[in-house]
Amino acid sequence: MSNRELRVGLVGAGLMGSDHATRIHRRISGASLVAVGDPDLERAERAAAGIEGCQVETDPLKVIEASDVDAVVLATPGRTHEPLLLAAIERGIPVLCEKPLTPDSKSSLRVVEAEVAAGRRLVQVGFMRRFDPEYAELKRTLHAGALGRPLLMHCAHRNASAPPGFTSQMMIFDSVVHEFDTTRWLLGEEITAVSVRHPRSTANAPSGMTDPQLVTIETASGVLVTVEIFVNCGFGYQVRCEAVCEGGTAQVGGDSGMTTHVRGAWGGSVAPDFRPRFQQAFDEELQRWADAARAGGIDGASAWDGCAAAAACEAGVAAQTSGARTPVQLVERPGLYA
Ligand SMILES: NC(=O)c1ccc[n+]([C@@H]2O[C@H](COP(=O)([O-])OP(=O)(O)OC[C@H]3O[C@@H](n4cnc5c(N)ncnc54)[C@H](O)[C@@H]3O)[C@@H](O)[C@H]2O)c1
Ligand SMILES: O[C@H]1[C@H](O)[C@@H](O)[C@H](O)[C@@H](O)[C@H]1O
Repeated sequence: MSNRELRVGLVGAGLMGSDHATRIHRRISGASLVAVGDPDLERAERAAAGIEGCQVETDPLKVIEASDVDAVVLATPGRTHEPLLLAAIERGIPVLCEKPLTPDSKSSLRVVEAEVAAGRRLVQVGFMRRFDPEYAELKRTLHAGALGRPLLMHCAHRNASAPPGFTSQMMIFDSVVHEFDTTRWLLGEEITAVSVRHPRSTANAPSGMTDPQLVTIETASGVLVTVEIFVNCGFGYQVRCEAVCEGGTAQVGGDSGMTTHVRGAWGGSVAPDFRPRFQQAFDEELQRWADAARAGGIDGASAWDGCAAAAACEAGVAAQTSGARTPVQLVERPGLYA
């Protein structure tokens, strides 16, 4: 397999899936898109348009089970991931699953158990910040040790507006799930407890949602991480993280790029959403996943990482309503992920 192109099937052709379709077809090497599955036929057809020989299905299982599909990219909503992941594991093919692995820890654990039973890592979770050059540099800097031990991290995660149907719980398991993963990945330790506080809400929040929310994450060694999650901030997409260490600080996600001076004002621009902000990270993620899949492995967050993030999300969702500091319940890490 390592000498020939990876034949990829895409399941879910919405915002993220169609972006990945273009990426597989045009921006990465060693892989081609051979099938797209979405219950919405028009979306599937649009994603496959112009790609010679790319078949279109309305039944996602037909893509996962197609004999000419070597690997799958899963870009359906998180609540639909479990059965699709289990089907890919059953068939023994690699799958890049968009975050979250699943929205709750019980279903995430079932995915981990299926992979453990299969005896090999097939699932990679699409935590793309791990491939962002700024985040990668922050990780290298923290691990090099010149700043001393990390004590605190301050994160801001802002979206211009939440899509219809987005709930308060999704602010945790669909959005803050990124900070749960980056915390574990940057610091190399588990999350032990989560608290959530609610400041005065923006009038732009739909009914039933208070927005923004302030999440506090505690880690095993006692680092505290604050996350402002604000999904209807109105002005654009902004993701920041500042690590405060014994000997200094390091920050990523600040304003950079071109600034202009025009009509008596100066300034730059803010990305409208995750696609331009993390394009380089997504490209790198897909390239490294495809290379690893051809070699029979994964190169990124594992199903275990997705499961640990889901356990933190579950504590976060409970903390949202109780107002209490909520410990994270995480099972022991299976040997497959040592
Ligand atoms: N990494 C990131 O920054 C990032 C950004 C956006 C979305 N995502 C993730 O990507 C996934 C998709 O999000 P989106 O914004 O593209 O959603 P979307 O609603 O735009 O698209 C989802 C698509 O999945 C299809 N679908 C629904 N159920 C299905 C099923 N059972 N089988 C096959 N297709 C099904 C829908 O018809 C739709 O076309 C989610 O897991 C989301 O969290 C990740
Ligand atoms: O699915 C999206 C995506 O993961 C974005 O990166 C995040 O900023 C949004 O909050 C989330 O809803």
